[in-house]
This record gives sequence, C-alpha cells and structure tokens, in this order.
Amino acid sequence: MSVQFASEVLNQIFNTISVGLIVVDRNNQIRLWNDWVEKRSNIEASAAIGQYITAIFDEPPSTAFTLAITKTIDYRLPVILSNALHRSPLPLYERNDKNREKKRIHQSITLTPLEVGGERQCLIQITDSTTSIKREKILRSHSELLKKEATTDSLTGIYNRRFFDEHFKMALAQAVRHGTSLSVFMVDIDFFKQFNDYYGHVAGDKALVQVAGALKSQLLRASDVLARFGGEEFVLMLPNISQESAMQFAEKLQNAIRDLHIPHEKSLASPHISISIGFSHFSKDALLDSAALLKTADAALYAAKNNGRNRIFFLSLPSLTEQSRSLSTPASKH
Ligand SMILES: Nc1nc2c(ncn2[C@@H]2O[C@H](COP(=O)(O)OP(=O)(O)OP(=O)(O)O)[C@@H](O)[C@H]2O)c(=O)[nH]1
Repeated sequence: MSVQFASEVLNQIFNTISVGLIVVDRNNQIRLWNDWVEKRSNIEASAAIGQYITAIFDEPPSTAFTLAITKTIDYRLPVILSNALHRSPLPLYERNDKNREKKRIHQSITLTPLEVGGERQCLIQITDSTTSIKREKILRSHSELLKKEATTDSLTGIYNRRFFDEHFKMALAQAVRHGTSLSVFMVDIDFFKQFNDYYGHVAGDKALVQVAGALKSQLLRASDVLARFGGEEFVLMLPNISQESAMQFAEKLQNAIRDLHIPHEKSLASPHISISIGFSHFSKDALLDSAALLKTADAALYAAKNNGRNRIFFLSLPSLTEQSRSLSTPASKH
C-alpha cells in the first residue's frame, strides 16, 4: 500500500465519518477541522485552520470545553464531557436547511491527547446526541406512564391495590421503627349489588367514581393513601394519628359519602348510597405484621356489615377484641 494511497483513504475517512473531528494544538489553534464540523458550524476548514478554537465561533465554547482541552494536553489524559452535564458545549447546528430554523444540536464530546512530531495536540471527537436524548426523553415519559398505569385504578383514577400493598408495608415498617401510629380503614359501599341491578352498571361505575372522589377529598396529608381495594371496596391508611382522630376521620368519610346524596332505593340501610367502615389502629405497643393489621380492619368491616351496615366499627390489635362503640348513624338515622 503506497503512502499516497493510505493518505487518501485516511483523508476520505476523516471527511466522511459521522463524527466531528477537530485537532488543536497547545495554543488552542485549530490544525484539523473535518467536513462534519464544517457543515454544522457553517465554517469552512480553510477558514478555521490556524484560528483559535476559543474565538472561531460567534459564541464562545463553554468553559468546561476549553478547560477540558487544557487538561487533555497538560496531563495527557482523555476527557469525556458527559452530555448529561454538558448538553451543548459548542454552537453547532443541525445540517443547514435554509428553509428551516437553525436547531442547536446536543453533543457528546471526547478529547484525546495526541503527540505529533513531538508536539502535543488534542483530538476533539464530537457526536450528535440529539436523537438519543430525544429517545431517552420519550422512553422516560413512557416508563412514567406505565408506572402510573400499573399503580392506578383505571375507573376511579385513585391508587390500586398493588400500590397500596407496597406502600402499606413500608408505612407500617416506618411506624414500627419510629414508634409512631398507623390507622387502616376498609370502606365498602352498602348493597351495591342491588344498586347495580336497579340503576344499571354504568350508573354503578359513575357512583364508584363519585365515592372515590369524595373519599379522596378527605385526605389532607401527603402520607395519607386511598386505594380501590377491589370492586366496591376501598382502603385508606393514615400514619401518625391518634385512635380518637381515626374515629373522627371515619365519621368524616361517612359524612362525605352521605353528602353526595346518590339515591339508592334498594338499600335497606339508607335511601342514599352509604358506606360501612371497619378500621384498626397500630400504635407502638401492638405486635403485628401488615397482614394482621389489614385482617383486623377487614374483620371490623365485617362486623359493621353484620350489625346493619352504614356504620363504623373499630377492632383493636392484636386480640381482635371488639372495643369500640358502633358509632355513627344507625341504619334508621339518615
Ligand atoms: N358498576 C360496577 N360494579 C361493580 C364494580 N366492581 C364490583 N361491582 C359490583 O359490586 C357488587 C358487590 O356486591 P356484593 O359483594 O354482594 O356486596 P353488596 O351488594 O354491596 O352488599 P354488602 O357489601 O353486603 O352491603 C357486585 O354486584 C359487583 O358486580 C365495578 O367496577 N363497577
């Protein structure tokens, strides 16, 4: 292979490669400038060679970029300018399309030390990362959407059981660790089968959405969680409230549903849609795991149902001894 042939091949590679290539010397003077850079800077190689890299553009390169050249040459070590931190160190634009607005490209830049004829130089390699950054953004927003879908109930828009289960375990572990409390409420719409049968499934869906919204409106703190547990059943957890406050909160939930005034002619508990609530309360003296706390709240709900519905029941931990008053509106009082 003749020297001339090799030099022609190298020259062609230099100018056809889809990477920007610039070589500067230790005075920051440009020694090489390939086609890729020419097209994205709109500065021809003949005009660039011999100029200072710091002064060649309309707008100066970023400080990180000029510092990186000095470091590469002085310490003879390669430097990478990550595009996460340095989106666009050089004023380079998408290939010239006269009819379009110029769009600055995102760049990934690697600087490599060279030694040519005993002289230190710096090779600057630039790749256009605009597409990969765009793709990354799209992927991120897709994954956020998927995450939201995986944790949200599609009908009511509140969290689903999967989300609740994960957060409940964490919240309980935190309560145990910090010696704080955690209240769990199971909420079930009374005679909802009869509601569906009488008013139809579409009206049933609408009622579920309204009930979910009314329950949600009672949550005040970011740490409070409401989720659809399944069917016409909801679950709520409130960290750090006293047992008395938990009872008052349950009453507020019941009032919020009553205030919706959704007629329910077929209910034996109320002329309007009503709910039964069972709740349990963990405080530092109780011994339990997350399943036990939920099971106790569920047993309390069962008791509320069996005692006429449209009422609140509390069961304490861990003995499952029914403690509290069957508070709230008795079936006859609406
Ligand atoms: N419209 C609608 N109905 C649902 C949905 N999920 C569950 N249901 C209905 O909810 C009803 C629940 O019925 P049951 O479990 O017998 O309870 P209930 O009639 O409310 O009786 P109690 O809870 O004992 O007061 C069933 O008819 C289900 O079809 C839903 O997403 N939309």
